[in-house]
Amino acid sequence: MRVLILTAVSPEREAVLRGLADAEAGVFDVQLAGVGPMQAAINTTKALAAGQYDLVISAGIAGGFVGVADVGSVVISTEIIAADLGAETPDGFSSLDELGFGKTRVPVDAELVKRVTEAVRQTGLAVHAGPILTLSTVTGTAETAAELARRIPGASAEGMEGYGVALAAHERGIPVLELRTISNPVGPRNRAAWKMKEAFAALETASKALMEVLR
Ligand SMILES: O=C(O)c1cccc(C(=O)CC[C@H]2O[C@@H](n3cnc4c(=O)[nH]cnc43)[C@H](O)[C@@H]2O)c1
Repeated sequence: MRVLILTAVSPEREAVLRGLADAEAGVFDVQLAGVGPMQAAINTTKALAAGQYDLVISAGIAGGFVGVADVGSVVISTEIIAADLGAETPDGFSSLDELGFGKTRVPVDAELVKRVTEAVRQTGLAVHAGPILTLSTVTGTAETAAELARRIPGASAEGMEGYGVALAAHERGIPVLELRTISNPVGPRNRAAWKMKEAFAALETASKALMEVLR
């Protein structure tokens, strides 16, 4: 099996590589996607054109929805959703799907979600399986967080790359999964309080679990 893992930034990539240190050679390829859905889609497309892969994983740190995914925990995507792709209307937000222009949701194989979630749970980390949102703008208010949770039932975490990675993989018919470790709650902006160390440590441990389950 050949697995392509994409992270937004180098510290995330390094955490994943530490977790995969004992992986069999040739199974995992960990590359940088860049920050944001568009850069991630471009770089995933390039990587998929250059190599053969059986599975693509978008991995990194993320905001966790309060009451669903705590700081230091892990979220595995059941669906990867472009949460701000659409239009504002007088009646509220309309997604691209509702407008009839395309798809904002990429499905994830349920059996894969189950296997990876169980493997991560075995490490002792708290883990939750649910929809992971992709946003071009990091949520910075309680109002936006509440609106996202209302619009997308089960919303568990938000990052900035998952949908770009997922769409590129989906276009090629390659299964995709998103794995995020939580550095901060989704809500009022307090960048200084992001728990990067905890989130990178969890990313390393969760990557070790990936190695156990994807051989
Ligand atoms: O300080 C900022 O507001 C900021 C803006 C853009 C990127 C960053 C990063 O630190 C890049 C890392 C990566 O982190 C993900 N992330 C983490 N927490 C959240 C969140 O609450 N909402 C959305 N994304 C989040 C994201 O995928 C970035 O690429 C910081």
